[in-house]
Amino acid sequence: MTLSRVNENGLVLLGCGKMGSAMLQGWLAQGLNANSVTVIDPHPSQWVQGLVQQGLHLNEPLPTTPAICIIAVKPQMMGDALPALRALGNGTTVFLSIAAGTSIGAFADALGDQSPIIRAMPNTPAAVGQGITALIGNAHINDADMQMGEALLSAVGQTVRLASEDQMDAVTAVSGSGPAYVFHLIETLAAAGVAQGLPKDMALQLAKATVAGAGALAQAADEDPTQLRINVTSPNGTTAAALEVLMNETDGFPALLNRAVTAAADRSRELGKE
Ligand SMILES: NC(=O)c1ccc[n+]([C@@H]2O[C@H](COP(=O)([O-])OP(=O)(O)OC[C@H]3O[C@@H](n4cnc5c(N)ncnc54)[C@H](OP(=O)(O)O)[C@@H]3O)[C@@H](O)[C@H]2O)c1
Ligand code: PRO
Repeated sequence: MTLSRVNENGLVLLGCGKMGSAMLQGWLAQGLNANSVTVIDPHPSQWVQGLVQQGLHLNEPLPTTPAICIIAVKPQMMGDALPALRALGNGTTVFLSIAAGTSIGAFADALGDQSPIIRAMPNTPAAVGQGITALIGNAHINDADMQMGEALLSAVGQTVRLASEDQMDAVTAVSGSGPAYVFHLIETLAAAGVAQGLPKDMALQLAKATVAGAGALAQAADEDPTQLRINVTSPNGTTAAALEVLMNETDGFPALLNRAVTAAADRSRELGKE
């Protein structure tokens, strides 16, 4: 990937918690120079503090015109955090926010209405290079800016471009929050295995490997997930017995997941108004 503009002009990372760290780890592995990075975070982790030895700038004054400034603080912290970035607004520095809910319009209000701004929604599998990020830019983002944002995000997984910012609430509810649903599936599948008499460690190993393997197969196979499900299901067999419960129209997976995703999308819309 092309990181030359970022290496030459610098990257500012505001907020280096779970998502900020996951992405920074991926970028450094892909050739971003630590001495091109300025991290602003009031309580940096041991890992980030360790990167100072490699030249990373931690809580130092901002460079004058960094190529890109990544905003990775909680939506509720924006009011406190954004004033520190105002000097970079209305110029060539691209702002890239990964915050749930906060709109491009809110960033333009805080940073300057001529600022190039990308809004993105990654997810935590970025920590192992298997994330997926949806992104969209405002009218001040040119092709080169978008390619730079996309190059950074594709260092930690797949990327998709959105046609409209409205889609971001649904993306947040499906892939942003989605890893938590899958981790809960692992937890509950393992617990159900324990209830059927398996030792806890073995049940967790079986559940993790099943979810990881099914995910890998869903990505690699030519068949769609419906066909892959059918491939597991012998007529009148064990899977059919389980799917009769899970695919129940009133209280099965479809109704349950639809309610969960709707709640997440609604919360994303609310965060945009807070
Ligand atoms: N986690 C996810 O799965 C995920 C996925 C997609 C998008 N996001 C978005 O990513 C953003 C960060 O989420 P996260 O889960 O990484 O949260 P997090 O772990 O809490 O990270 C946020 C970091 O920002 C720091 N911070 C607080 N105030 C700051 C300020 N004024 N200036 C600079 N840094 C400040 C926090 O420090 P303290 O801890 O000391 O307050 C923390 O280290 C959120 O907007 C969230 O919507 C998260
Ligand atoms: N984590 C953030 C939240 O729970 C945004 C998507 C995943 O709000």
